[in-house]
Amino acid sequence: MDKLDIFNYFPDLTPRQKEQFGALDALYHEWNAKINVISRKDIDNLYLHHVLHSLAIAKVVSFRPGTTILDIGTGGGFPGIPLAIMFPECRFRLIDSIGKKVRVATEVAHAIGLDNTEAFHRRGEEEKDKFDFVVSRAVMPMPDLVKIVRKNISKSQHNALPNGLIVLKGGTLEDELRPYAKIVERTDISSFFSDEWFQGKQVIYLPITPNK
Ligand SMILES: C[S@@+](CC[C@H](N)C(=O)[O-])C[C@H]1O[C@@H](n2cnc3c(N)ncnc32)[C@H](O)[C@@H]1O
Repeated sequence: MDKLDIFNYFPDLTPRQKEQFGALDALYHEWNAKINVISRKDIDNLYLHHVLHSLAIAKVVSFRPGTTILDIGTGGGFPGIPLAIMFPECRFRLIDSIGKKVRVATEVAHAIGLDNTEAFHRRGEEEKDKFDFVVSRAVMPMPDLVKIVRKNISKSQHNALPNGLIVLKGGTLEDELRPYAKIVERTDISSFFSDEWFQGKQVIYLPITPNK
């Protein structure tokens, strides 16, 4: 797959967004050769396994302008960077506990002129600010994530979807989602992206009641 499939799945992209998505290939190849954020075997699947996978969140929620989003454990910028391109009027903070990975996210965001994105070397446990949503991919089991992010969910609501956590996950999730069985919403990514790689992968949304 190449970037053109992304343009087909999201037909309303502006020329600037297309240019930004298009630039990711060379930038991630360049930075991944210096600092490994994507397995070397997988870097040629950048658009399918990393960019489009991140954008599954954009098929589940269309963040209103002004929405603030924290990406915990962003690594080299997933899902934060593709989402920041997709929602230029929202503000994104990308954090990771490994500084050199944050450097890749920072450099890529800078190179494509993403002015709605900041990236910090920081553990989720240390993040003090509040956001409308927290997003994450491949970082930790849901109960651990919920414990860490409850302090970061803002009370004020800007979207039809109540503030909360939106996570990309695959595999058997019954055990880790059992505590939230009554409120969790699970969407099969294969219901909107046809590639076989998305079979069994889901977008998990959990509304979170903020700390008092
Ligand atoms: C498997 S990588 C996934 C990176 C990225 N989300 C992606 O999907 O490509 C997991 C990342 O989570 C980060 N991480 C793990 N625990 C963390 C924590 N408590 N706070 C911030 N980052 C954390 C790790 O440093 C690592 O970069």
